[in-house]
Amino acid sequence: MIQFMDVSKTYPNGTIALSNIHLTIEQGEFVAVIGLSGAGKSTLIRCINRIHEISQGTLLVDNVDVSRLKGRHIRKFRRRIGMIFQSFNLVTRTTVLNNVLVSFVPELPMWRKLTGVFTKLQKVKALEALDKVGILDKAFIRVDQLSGGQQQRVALARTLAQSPDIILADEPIASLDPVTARIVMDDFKNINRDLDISVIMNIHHVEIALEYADRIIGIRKGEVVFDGPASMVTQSILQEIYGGKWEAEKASMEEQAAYV
Ligand SMILES: Nc1ncnc2c1ncn2[C@@H]1O[C@H](COP(=O)(O)OP(=O)(O)OP(=O)(O)O)[C@@H](O)[C@H]1O
Repeated sequence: MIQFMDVSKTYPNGTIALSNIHLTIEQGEFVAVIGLSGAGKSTLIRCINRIHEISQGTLLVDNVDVSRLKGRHIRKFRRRIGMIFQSFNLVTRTTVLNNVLVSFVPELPMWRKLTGVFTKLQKVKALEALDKVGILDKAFIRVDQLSGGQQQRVALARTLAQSPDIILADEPIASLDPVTARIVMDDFKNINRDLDISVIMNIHHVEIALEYADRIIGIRKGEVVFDGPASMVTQSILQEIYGGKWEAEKASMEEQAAYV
């Protein structure tokens, strides 16, 4: 369970990115965070695994106060939280399998780190993770020979191999075409449902957010202006989240969808 208790975040330059956030996210939820560019979506997600430090309030993950973690405790804590980025963050000049095996590096003793020797069990786990996202057949192919969608699935497999409780996804489909975006979203949905892994995703595509997520959190200027089931999101709620800019956002999304 993730709990934001009166959490605020002000960046050193004085920008207030989050103001007095109160949220509880139960284990196994699929949450989409939506809002205009600059609303605070990335900041919200990145405070959970402490890429960003909160400035005020308390943030608990399974009753652990995230701000108090130090040293090896923070590294251990981060192992339970997978992170997926828009840009995949893969080593493209090596194989898919090697990229997934990287997730085990923090667990290896020093001699194995230096020699790059992974155990049989780790290799099996990596291959299972690739199977889960439907690209087992690509295991021995170099990453730079894969499409963007396939690369994002490698990133997802790498995260899965670390057996996380939570996956944070920061714009995971932003650089994918609409058809590929749906394939990747299907993977997120399957992982969430079958493995009971919480998914908290920051996403610009409202239509896809409403289709896949169970819960929508709408952020505007650092504040939560909507929090409820995707089925309750109406046009007027979207107006509230996006302000007067909703019509323009909608038009740009429709334009993107027309490329399919
Ligand atoms: N490292 C930083 N230093 C200073 N200000 C920042 C920093 N990162 C983000 N901000 C500011 O904090 C606010 C929230 O940014 P954030 O990236 O969380 O928004 P976002 O909703 O994720 O936007 P986008 O959809 O464009 O990624 C913005 O005003 C942004 O300019």
